[in-house]
Amino acid sequence: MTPDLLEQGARRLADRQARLAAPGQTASGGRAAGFSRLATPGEVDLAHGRILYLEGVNVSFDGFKAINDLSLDIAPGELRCIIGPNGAGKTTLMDIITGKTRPDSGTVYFGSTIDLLRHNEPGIASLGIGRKFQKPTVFEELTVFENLELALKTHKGVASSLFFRIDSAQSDRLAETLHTIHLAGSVARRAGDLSHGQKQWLEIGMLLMQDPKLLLLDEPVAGMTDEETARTAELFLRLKGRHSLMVVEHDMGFVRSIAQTVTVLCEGSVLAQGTLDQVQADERVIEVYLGR
Ligand SMILES: Nc1ncnc2c1ncn2[C@@H]1O[C@H](COP(=O)(O)OP(=O)(O)OP(=O)(O)O)[C@@H](O)[C@H]1O
Repeated sequence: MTPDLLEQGARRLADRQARLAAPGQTASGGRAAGFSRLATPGEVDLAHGRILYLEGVNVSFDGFKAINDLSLDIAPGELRCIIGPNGAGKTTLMDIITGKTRPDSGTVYFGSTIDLLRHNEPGIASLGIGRKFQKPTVFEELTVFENLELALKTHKGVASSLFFRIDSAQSDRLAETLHTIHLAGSVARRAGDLSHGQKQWLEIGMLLMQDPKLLLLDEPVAGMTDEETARTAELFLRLKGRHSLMVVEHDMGFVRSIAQTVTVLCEGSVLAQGTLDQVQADERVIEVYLGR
């Protein structure tokens, strides 16, 4: 795609945003359109108000219980923070959701109808669950634009990528994503020349090109400057609502700036849940953090 097309995409996006700015209008056709909508095969069924649902999940490694009767659910559009001491099971929880680790027992559902334990890792990714690991893994030799374009192609599959051409809806999404991840002014920059924070945003952008319903983010602000951390908080707050986010983070300042509900994991189970102030005042939470 050429910069011309990108500009056209940006213009279409601005037009669309102006149209949606009218009171009562939303991209889905307004509130009334939500009624009498039929479930479509392949869509996540959110009728029960949960995009992710785990119940009674157990995982042992050589007899050691890393996840212990864990139950947890996340609402559509929610931004959930997961905190907990080292070894609490936070990464293992993400590994279970993405199909990297199989639990010994328990239930893991995406929406009301998709049993994630029946799907493998690539299958789960294609259902709309994107994961960002701690270390950025962008293609350093490619430009910001090429990285995002590649993410679109990869999403389409190897065979179709041979004949891949970006259509206007995709160019709109690319322009919108560049704006969302604060990299609209760096389209032609080599990804390897970006700062650590910008690389993290680019990788989040690559996930967004695949239009995930649920995003899992593992320590997204580790190694970022204070300014990058603040801009990442802004980015996540913009993403919530349209996407559901599960953020594992040790940086409590960052958690405070984005959190609605915070879940505290300890020894593979939920120890406490509530606002950050509520969990920080919880004696059991204080004990596990200060007891180390
Ligand atoms: N593949 C594995 N084999 C053996 N033990 C494992 C394996 N993966 C995780 N564990 C153990 O399970 C427990 C939970 O680990 P996990 O990485 O999920 O914790 P965490 O909360 O993400 O910790 P951290 O904050 O340090 O990243 C730890 O005691 C860890 O050593």
